[in-house]
Amino acid sequence: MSDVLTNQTCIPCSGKVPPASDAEIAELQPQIPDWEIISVDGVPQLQRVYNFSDFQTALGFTNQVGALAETEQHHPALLTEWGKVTVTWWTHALNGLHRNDFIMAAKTDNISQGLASDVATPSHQTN
Ligand SMILES: C[C@H](O)[C@H](O)[C@H]1CNC2=NC(N)=NC(=O)C2=N1
Repeated sequence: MSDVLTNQTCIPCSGKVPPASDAEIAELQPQIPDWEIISVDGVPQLQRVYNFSDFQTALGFTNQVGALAETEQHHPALLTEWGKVTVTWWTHALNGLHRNDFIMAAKTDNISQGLASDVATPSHQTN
């Protein structure tokens, strides 16, 4: 399905691009059901906490999300702790949410499920 969020790529955003409308958010949010919309200083943001068994695994996930961000040129806030990573997406240029944030949230979910195809495979991995 071509309109699945994980098949889409981020578009470059500037202050001239409108934020996601309420109707667009209502369409996109059900596609990332584990994400909350929070408000930080009046700026809506998508946030999810991922749990891991230790710090090293949490850090590995953080690095994969960072690599995705560089590929897409859309960047999250990442808080890495022992056994958990808090990922927050919003569009700085808009002080709000854009479809890009929903695409990145869906791709972050894929990484957590080992499904990411556009993130470099560590060279020591043989399968
Ligand atoms: C030029 C470059 O694409 C922009 O500065 C990008 C970089 N990454 C970004 N990431 C996020 N989350 N929001 C932005 O507005 C943003 N802008």
